[in-house]
Amino acid sequence: MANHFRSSERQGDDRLDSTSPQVPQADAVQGDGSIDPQSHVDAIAREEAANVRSTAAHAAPVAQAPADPTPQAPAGAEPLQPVTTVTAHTPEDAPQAPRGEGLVVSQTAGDIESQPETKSVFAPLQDDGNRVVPHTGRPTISLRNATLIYPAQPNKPALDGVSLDIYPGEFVFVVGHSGSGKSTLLKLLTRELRATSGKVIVAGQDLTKLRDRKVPYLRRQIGTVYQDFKLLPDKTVYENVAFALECIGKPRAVIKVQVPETLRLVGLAEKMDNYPDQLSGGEQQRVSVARAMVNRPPLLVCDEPTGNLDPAISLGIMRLLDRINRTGTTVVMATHDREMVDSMRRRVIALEAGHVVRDQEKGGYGFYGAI
Ligand SMILES: Nc1ncnc2c1ncn2[C@@H]1O[C@H](COP(=O)(O)OP(=O)(O)OP(=O)(O)O)[C@@H](O)[C@H]1O
Repeated sequence: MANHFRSSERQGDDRLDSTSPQVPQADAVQGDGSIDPQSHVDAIAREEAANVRSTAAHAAPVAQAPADPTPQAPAGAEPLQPVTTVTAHTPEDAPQAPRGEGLVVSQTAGDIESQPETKSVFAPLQDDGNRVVPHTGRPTISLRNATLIYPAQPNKPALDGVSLDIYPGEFVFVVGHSGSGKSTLLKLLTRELRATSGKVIVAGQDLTKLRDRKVPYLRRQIGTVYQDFKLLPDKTVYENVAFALECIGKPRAVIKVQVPETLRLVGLAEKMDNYPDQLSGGEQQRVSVARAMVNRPPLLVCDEPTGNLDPAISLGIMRLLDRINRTGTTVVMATHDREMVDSMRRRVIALEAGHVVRDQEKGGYGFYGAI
């Protein structure tokens, strides 16, 4: 895909080598772009297992490898590279990752002690330097001249003629100043909003033509994670996640298997009977990620998922989303989190006043204010 640059945007330290050929670990993606549920669970479990081993080898005694009853990572898989694990006692203690050297884990001691089985979820994120998904086959998302005009602002489109393609297994950051149109773009993908003109195709369906009664079926294909978690306060962790499956009519037997499995993957198996107000912000966001992924959707749409979290906890959430992405789930995330974008070096789409002004593989954040 062509990169779009406008002279108005400063590139800063975004420029980098993007020559390494890449293959995503997307062994759970099926021919039609959907996720095979069992492969998806297996793939995350394999990622977990591979990472437990690498973390244990380099961070003992914080993380001990099991005797190795674990399955081997599949051919072509990308077990995470070992990096230094740092344990911080408060988020303030957490060391900052030096620019350009990837992220250093900064996890509170309390979290590690209370969640011993989940260390692999919080193992270091790093720029592995070679993750670019080939732009071939049918895109998961295709926008063609998509324009959205809010009735309250008829002369100022929130999105103006946006065209882009996002392919299965990509991890895409959407960045830009406040008001540039990021949330509006995400809302077009979930059909919270219908484009005023142009085409918005998600998972093969033209959402500009999709009948309202079919929208719930579309949403089964899309997990959503928001800044404010949106958990149901009177339901336990288990019930919050189970509710997502109940709403789409999953049998109780399936729910009983899938919910604990997903909570284990996000490191909350021990807290499934807690209520949201008994959890930290990071734990609440992990519940919300569990809820988003429990149905193994092929697409995760995240609107500032770390916006309410301190840097140490944000890292855990990003770690989790990165891990989910590596099993084949396409992730599109609007964010103001400069450090994260600069560290992960995934595809970056930058918006300015409703226009795409940059579309860059392995991009950096650029120069946008948070407010
Ligand atoms: N419901 C609405 N009615 C009218 N205008 C709106 C509405 N929602 C958003 N807008 C306008 O549309 C434009 C894009 O808003 P949007 O929320 O998509 O921006 P954003 O990039 O997500 O901002 P932020 O980073 O602050 O979340 C802004 O000018 C905003 O004022």
